[in-house]
Amino acid sequence: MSKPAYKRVLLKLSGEALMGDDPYGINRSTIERMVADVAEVAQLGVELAIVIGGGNIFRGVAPGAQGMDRATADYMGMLATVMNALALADAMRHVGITARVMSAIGIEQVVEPYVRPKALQYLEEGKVVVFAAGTGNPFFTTDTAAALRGSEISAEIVLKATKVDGVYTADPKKDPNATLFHTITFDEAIAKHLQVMDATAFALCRDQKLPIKVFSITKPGALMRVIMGEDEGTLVHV
Ligand SMILES: Nc1ncnc2c1ncn2[C@@H]1O[C@H](COP(=O)(O)OP(=O)(O)O)[C@@H](O)[C@H]1O
Ligand SMILES: O=c1ccn([C@@H]2O[C@H](COP(=O)(O)OP(=O)(O)O)[C@@H](O)[C@H]2O)c(=O)[nH]1
Repeated sequence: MSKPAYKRVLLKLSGEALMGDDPYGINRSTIERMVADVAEVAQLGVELAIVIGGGNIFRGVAPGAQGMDRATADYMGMLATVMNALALADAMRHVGITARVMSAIGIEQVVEPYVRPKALQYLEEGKVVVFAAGTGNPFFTTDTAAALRGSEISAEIVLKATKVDGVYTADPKKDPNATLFHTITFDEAIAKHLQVMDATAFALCRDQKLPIKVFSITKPGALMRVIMGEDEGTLVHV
């Protein structure tokens, strides 16, 4: 059997991907399917760190957050990612994977704080590390948290698992004529204002020479193909 293309990866899971077809929240069968995909990769011996988003929960409370102070709303968003991280780690435990959740904001009774050497130790021990609470700062996104943590743990690549199957010339949900890029440079993605990831995340990965692979989380087997270095999604590179 061929070998995985990577030894250590940072997987960014969009919070909204956890909703499945529900309007918000966590869809049980969706999270179980995702965890099954993750388990397959972990069983190959690939060191796996995950940054989870919060859009699925925050979307549910967003109407009440209207007119709210931006920083306060962002802290609510970060807390939403903590809930997702706990759900994800619990679902992993059910299939026999040891996961550790580390939070960027202090919430010690619930999850341990992010301590970089500790995260590296867990990865070396073969545990899956779930980074919660994004970067710990308002005005950032979990995509930027993925770029930051990916750089900190010296991941070989950031795998952005999302609702679309790659980077398009325009948002494929809005423009039916949008076409898929096989590869694209960071500078091109930033210059073209492609919204699939925010410019802060792109710029951080560019400066750290950390490539990103954008692929679909709903497409069966896509994560495994990405891990095996097969043709899947879009590679964003320097
Ligand atoms: N040029 C583009 N190529 C691909 N997707 C794009 C592009 N522009 C905007 N998008 C949108 O970006 C989304 C992916 O971002 P993601 O972070 O997973 O979603 P969100 O954070 O909004 O939950 C897709 O749902 C897609 O509709
Ligand atoms: O470093 C961070 C990461 C996240 N957030 C907040 O948490 C929310 C959820 O994260 P995100 O939208 O990136 O999740 P996803 O779209 O992947 O579900 C964001 O809208 C922000 O309000 C933040 O303030 N700082």
